[in-house]
Amino acid sequence: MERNGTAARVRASVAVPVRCDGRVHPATLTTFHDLVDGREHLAVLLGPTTSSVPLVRLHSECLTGDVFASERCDCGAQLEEALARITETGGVLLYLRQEGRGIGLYNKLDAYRLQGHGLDTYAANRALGLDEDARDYTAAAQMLTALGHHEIDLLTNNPDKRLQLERHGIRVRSVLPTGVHMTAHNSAYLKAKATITAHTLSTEGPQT
Ligand SMILES: Nc1nc2c(ncn2[C@@H]2O[C@H](COP(=O)(O)OP(=O)(O)OP(=O)(O)O)[C@@H](O)[C@H]2O)c(=O)[nH]1
Ligand SMILES: [Zn+2]
Repeated sequence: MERNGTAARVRASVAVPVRCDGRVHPATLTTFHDLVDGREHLAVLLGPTTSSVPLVRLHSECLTGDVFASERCDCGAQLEEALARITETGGVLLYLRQEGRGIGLYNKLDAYRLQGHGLDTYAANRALGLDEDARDYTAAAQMLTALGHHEIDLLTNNPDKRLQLERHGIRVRSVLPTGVHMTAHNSAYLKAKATITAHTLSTEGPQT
């Protein structure tokens, strides 16, 4: 697949039951050869396979939110929401090893400390000499192509995900917003996403 630089291949798939919305659902975990960044990204295939256009979520790893249910961000709630919606509709969650928007866990925690001194989430990255958002979705496009998905519906509020996927030859039929998962601890973070990086989330409107 030239437009993605290199072609990736499915390495292996394994069936795993996952708990979601209080019930257990069958899922398939798929691994890959030759992903462009050499990271161990994972595809989680869920729900019915009847639709030719799958619902896809690109989820960037967030150890604090995904595993420890940190309320500093919306990642844990978004992960749960995405798994539930994909289970219903049929599609794929790509679990991308892009902790801290690609700067890594330790750097993210350093950025949190700076945010404690008044910097927003993007300024804190810059103050550390790092990109505001270091994520590249080439590997995600490679994974979708290896799975045979050239056209998708994309679950996101982040316009950069659509742009990057389309640049790599994935047709995005529609973009579906995620819910707004606001807590007492993440409102400044969500507002920064909406105002600084044009995430299409309304921090005034209905919240979930
Ligand atoms: N550097 C940094 N990364 C963060 C911070 N809070 C969350 N993250 C990371 O941000 C990533 C999630 O990105 P978000 O900006 O929440 O959302 P998004 O993926 O851009 O957009 P959506 O698809 O709409 O969810 C995960 O990798 C988190 O670890 C922070 O304060 N600093
Ligand atoms: Zn998070």
